[in-house]
Amino acid sequence: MDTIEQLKKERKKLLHEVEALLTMIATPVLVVDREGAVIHTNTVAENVWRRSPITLMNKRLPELIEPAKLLKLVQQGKPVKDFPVQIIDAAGIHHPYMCRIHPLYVNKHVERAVLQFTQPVLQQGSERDRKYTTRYTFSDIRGNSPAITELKVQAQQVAKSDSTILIRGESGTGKEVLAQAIHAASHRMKGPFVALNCAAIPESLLESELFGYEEGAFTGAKKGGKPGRFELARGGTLFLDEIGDMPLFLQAKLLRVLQERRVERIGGSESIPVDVRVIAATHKDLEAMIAKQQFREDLYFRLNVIPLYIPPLRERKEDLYGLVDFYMKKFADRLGKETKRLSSQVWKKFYEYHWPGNIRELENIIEYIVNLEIGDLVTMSSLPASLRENAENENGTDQPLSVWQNKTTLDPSPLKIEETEEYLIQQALRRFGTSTEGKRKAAEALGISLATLYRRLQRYHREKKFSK
Ligand SMILES: Nc1ncnc2c1ncn2[C@@H]1O[C@H](COP(=O)(O)OP(=O)(O)OP(=O)(O)O)[C@@H](O)[C@H]1O
Repeated sequence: MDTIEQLKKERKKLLHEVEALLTMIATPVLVVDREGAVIHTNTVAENVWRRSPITLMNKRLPELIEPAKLLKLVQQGKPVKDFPVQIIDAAGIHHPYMCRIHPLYVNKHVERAVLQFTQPVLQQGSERDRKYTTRYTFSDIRGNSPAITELKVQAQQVAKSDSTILIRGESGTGKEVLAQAIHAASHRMKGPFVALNCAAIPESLLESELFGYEEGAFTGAKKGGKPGRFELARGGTLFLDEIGDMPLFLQAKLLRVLQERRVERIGGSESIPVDVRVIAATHKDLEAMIAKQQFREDLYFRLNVIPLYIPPLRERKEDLYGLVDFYMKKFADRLGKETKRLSSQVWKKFYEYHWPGNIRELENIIEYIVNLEIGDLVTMSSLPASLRENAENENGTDQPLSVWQNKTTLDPSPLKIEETEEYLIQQALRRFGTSTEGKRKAAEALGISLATLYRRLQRYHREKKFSK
């Protein structure tokens, strides 16, 4: 009895060890019996097949992988290296992989096999993949404001699916950055991220850019034809920027491709299956365009399966401090210069300004400042004229800041860190309220603990700056 218990314990320990080892392997792994039934999997395999471990373990090889010959190879018990297969995920999408079979023998009989899958080398290093890679992940999306935090959580969730996404937001808010981050967090991360700006390409060329063409399709068509962006994005993500600028006749064609998941090159007769996730983006008011019959309503519904909205910078000024700090360090580093401090007046302008160009504008201004400023203090005179003029003409779309309002003269000394903190805390409390729950949310949005928020409030209270 004791020995049986002991054996059971040993077996359990061994199982845990096997599971731990499998999770540490960065490629999909399946352990199968000689009938091809799955016995163990690892997390990467679950992600690639997009199935839970239980579902995977209820399947046999022919349901999960093509060609069926793989099972024969397992049963023959020959070690195999680099056998090309297609992994079939839960949605029926095929992913090319190379399979390595490591047979396991008991008394000279094949009992089981460990199958390891790697991405085909050709695809990994192909020109297409090098050209169409992403630069951004979710960690590159700066900002702790509630709006951005919520957006990131939402986007991370939808990254896992293949549904079409429509990103809305003003120019420069980071629509492409978000689209790239979604791709990089999706199961398509190893596939290409192909972007097409519908506003930047002349109407006459847009169709062939999107769908490609066959040789001789029109005068000037390249020999051998050319694949369109849909084809180039196969196995990956197609980012259609400025979708609101797509002409109506192409909207109809795009709708068809999205419905049928197949494209036909211009001048071609073959219909090519395209396994592509589409993310579209626009700063335009598509609903108003639909009302004016400038945008097809059916395409709108097809695209707007998952709507994501990036608020403009002026609506999340809590993010300004972190963004300035980030870009200051980035450009100082890149240009081999020291980071600069902003005077209180400059901070005031930054918080009051309505940032029509959003983060792109802020990024450009900081680059300008780091380039031109000689001293380490940035004063009003160091700002680009456009910002100074704009700021002077502003009626102020935001509430005036009491911290600065209370001052009769603005002192050009650098804004003290306490003042900036105080401003951010005020803003956050204005937004969430001063109840305990409000304070908790404010602390979370500011990225500080509740205890720190209380300590700061006590300090401001002592200084009679907060009216409570
Ligand atoms: N949250 C963010 N954190 C850091 N940088 C950001 C963020 N959002 C945007 N950026 C930066 O702002 C710039 C503009 O971003 P992006 O091109 O994605 O904007 P967009 O909304 O697609 O603009 P457009 O509509 O004009 O194409 C980029 O240089 C990007 O690095």
